[in-house]
Amino acid sequence: MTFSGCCRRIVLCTNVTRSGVYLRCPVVPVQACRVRPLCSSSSPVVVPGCEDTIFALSSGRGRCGVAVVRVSGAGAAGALRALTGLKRALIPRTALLRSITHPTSHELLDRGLVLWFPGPQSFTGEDSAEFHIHGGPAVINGVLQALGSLPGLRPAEAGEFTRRAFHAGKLDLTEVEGLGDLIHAETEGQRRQALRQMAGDLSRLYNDWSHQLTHCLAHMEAFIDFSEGELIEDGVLNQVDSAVSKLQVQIQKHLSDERRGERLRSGVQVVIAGSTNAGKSSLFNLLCQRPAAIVSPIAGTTRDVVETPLDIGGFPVLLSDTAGLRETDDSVEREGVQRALKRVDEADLTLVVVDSTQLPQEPQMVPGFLNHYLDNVLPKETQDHVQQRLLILNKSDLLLNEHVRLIQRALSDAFTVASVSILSCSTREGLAEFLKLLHERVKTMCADPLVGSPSLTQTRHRTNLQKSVEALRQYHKYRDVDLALSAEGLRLGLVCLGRITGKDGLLKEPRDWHLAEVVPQSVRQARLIVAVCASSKIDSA
Ligand SMILES: Nc1nc2c(ncn2[C@@H]2O[C@H](COP(=O)(O)OP(=O)(O)OP(=O)(O)O)[C@@H](O)[C@H]2O)c(=O)[nH]1
Ligand SMILES: [K+]
Ligand SMILES: [Mg+2]
Repeated sequence: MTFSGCCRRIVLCTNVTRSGVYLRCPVVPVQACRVRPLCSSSSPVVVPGCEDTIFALSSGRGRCGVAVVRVSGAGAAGALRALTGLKRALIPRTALLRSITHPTSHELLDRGLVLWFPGPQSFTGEDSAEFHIHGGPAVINGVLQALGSLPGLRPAEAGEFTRRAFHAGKLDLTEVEGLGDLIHAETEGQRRQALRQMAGDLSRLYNDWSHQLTHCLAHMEAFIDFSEGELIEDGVLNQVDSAVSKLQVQIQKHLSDERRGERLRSGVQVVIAGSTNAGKSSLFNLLCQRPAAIVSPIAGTTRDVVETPLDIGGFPVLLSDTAGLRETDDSVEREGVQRALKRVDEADLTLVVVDSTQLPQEPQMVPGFLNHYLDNVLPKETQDHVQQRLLILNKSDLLLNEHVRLIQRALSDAFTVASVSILSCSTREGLAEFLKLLHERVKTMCADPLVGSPSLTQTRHRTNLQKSVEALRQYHKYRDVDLALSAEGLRLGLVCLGRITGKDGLLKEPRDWHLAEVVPQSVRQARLIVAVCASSKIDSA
């Protein structure tokens, strides 16, 4: 925020840099007011609690051609020299082929590539080294033991390298999550979404909203403190009103994505359900291309829920086969039916399988029969949600072609083409059309990671965004009643946004009174900064 003009009237304009808002007073030289970026120094970042030098096998366990052991911390250079005998200056980011030996016994452990990444230009921001060694268990253990024998070095805890990168400001929370998702991505869609999040697309969006809210809060605070002396330009609060409303609309739009980003991240829950012997397990096996579930002519074969992850055209699906739905005296089967109904309740998409040979002979009776069938399978609330179900008329090989045609004609009035599939699990007839329908359906349920603004991918994001919107409502609620409470709504909204990227709780104290790095921590602090800036200006003037 810049205070300019004569001392009687303060013109507000807010300057927000990548590292935060700062307040500039015209009487203080501009240089003195600049915000220094958080990571501007050329020395490695050492965060309190991260003083130890840590090491770990960074590639997966098990025999492999090459394994990567990473070292991070102040002792990384010493460790590199101790194991390789290097005396000359280390060349950054250049692979060197060296013999790797135990630092005390001098026994040769392996011959491999070593790399040196001086901080802060490393993943963790600290001095780091990498040993690219042969991936046998004995070689790996030998190198890990050798590193552990050096003073000040210890094995890293799970996720500690990433935690250090986070503390050093190399990655924010959403980027850390993106990195985790990228490592676990199994489909093309998941990879694209994770890469986008890791590259900071989501944090840029949330940071932009945080900056807008910071502007609003700063204006609001200045208004609270200076409006009485008419030191504030007119219409400041109206500007805040419209900015907050705009922001609310943007966040709400981002939230109403029908969980598409979350689905792409964790997989679309697709459940196969229907009467006993409809061919549910046959369809399940056909989709996962292996005999994962038992198929038999005995009704009530499947009892437990059988699950398998699938990749449907680049989109992740968690497919479940369930017990056939029927009234039964068998307590075990009854439990199976309960579990099946619960799964259908939680499903994103239910594949309702029907045995075509059970359909009424008169084609015009078929739609009524199927509607009744759907009522029995699907929970009441979802019966109208056509997007959440797909009807599959199985065993079409047992029907005459003429009968199939009549059924199709009868269905065309009652059901959309995209909601019914006629197929045979035995002959695979109709499978290609069904897969196309399924792919289309799964695709619309997942976010397209290449198009539009990034999607939120975790419940954590959703919860904090909802709280943020709720807090902005508080702003409007108290706007004409109590400005301090209204401003508190803005501050809360800001805190909730900050929690998503992890900036809240890491907010820094201002380095001097003309400079508030990142976001003011509270209304009090914001007031204080505004007050101090204004007083220093007025005093000097
Ligand atoms: N002719 C024909 N038979 C099929 C087809 N699909 C399944 N079947 C047979 O129908 C019987 C029941 O199949 P399942 O896959 O076990 O049926 P289900 O719905 O899982 O049965 P439950 O688990 O008992 O509820 C088996 O004998 C299958 O071989 C099909 O498309 N055509
Ligand atoms: K069966
Ligand atoms: Mg079955």
